[in-house]
Amino acid sequence: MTADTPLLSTHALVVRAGQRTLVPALDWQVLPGQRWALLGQNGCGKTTLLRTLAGLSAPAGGEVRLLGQSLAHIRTRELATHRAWCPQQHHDVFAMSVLDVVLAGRQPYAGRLGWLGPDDRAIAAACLAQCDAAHLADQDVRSLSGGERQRVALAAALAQQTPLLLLDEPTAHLDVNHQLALGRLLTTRREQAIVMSLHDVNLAQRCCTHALLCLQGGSAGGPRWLAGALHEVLNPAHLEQAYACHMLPVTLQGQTYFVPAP
Ligand SMILES: Nc1ncnc2c1ncn2[C@@H]1O[C@H](COP(=O)(O)OP(=O)(O)OP(=O)(O)O)[C@@H](O)[C@H]1O
Repeated sequence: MTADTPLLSTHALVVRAGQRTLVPALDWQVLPGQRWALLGQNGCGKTTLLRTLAGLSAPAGGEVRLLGQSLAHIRTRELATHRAWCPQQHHDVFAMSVLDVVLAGRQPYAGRLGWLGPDDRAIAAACLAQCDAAHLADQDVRSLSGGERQRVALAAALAQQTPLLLLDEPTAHLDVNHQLALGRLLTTRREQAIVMSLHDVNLAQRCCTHALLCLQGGSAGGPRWLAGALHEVLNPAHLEQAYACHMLPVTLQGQTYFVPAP
């Protein structure tokens, strides 16, 4: 690996679901410090692509590399020190305190007997505080509201302290104040790269540096993924091609936002 090796890269990556090709052949790179918004209409394949990038689903073709190494050759424990994965849904079956859920994010660093130390507890507590969830530490995770559970899941992903964060709709269930707080928190994590699926184009405008947008009507009528700096990708023409919806740019205090045309 050299200094300019991307943190994450895809090479002619093909992703399929059943008979459908969601990602035809994606060549793409993510560098440290970049924050990518994964955008596109419902069912276009954002979650499936993220799961493939996380190593949870095998590609139908091509390759994903993490720190220059093929995902297929990275062991699970090592993978957990390279990338954190925060899914869209959380299924809590057993009684567990919120703090223990976040401490699970420290397991890749546990000693041979699986024990975690005071440093791990301090990191978990700090991540809970960053996600405005410190007051929930002793609560049974099964009793949390949707937004509280989402913030705890984000804290667990942050506690993993990986160079890459993969977040599937991290603002789902969050009220507007917590959405903005999350956006601000993610922009402070300059040493990490972040790839997150979002439905809110304007949140992407606020907190991302780059976008990967799924356009409809590519070659042979299939999808085409457009990658680049945010200002290159997010414009009314591309958004219409992605969402079949006309969006108007509006500038407020020097920042451009997109609103659906009346
Ligand atoms: N095993 C499967 N067989 C057939 N189709 C599948 C299978 N798994 C997923 N799909 C389809 O693949 C598509 C992509 O799903 P995915 O969850 O990745 O979309 P998404 O872009 O994240 O959507 P949303 O914005 O609604 O969360 C969907 O149309 C889904 O129905």
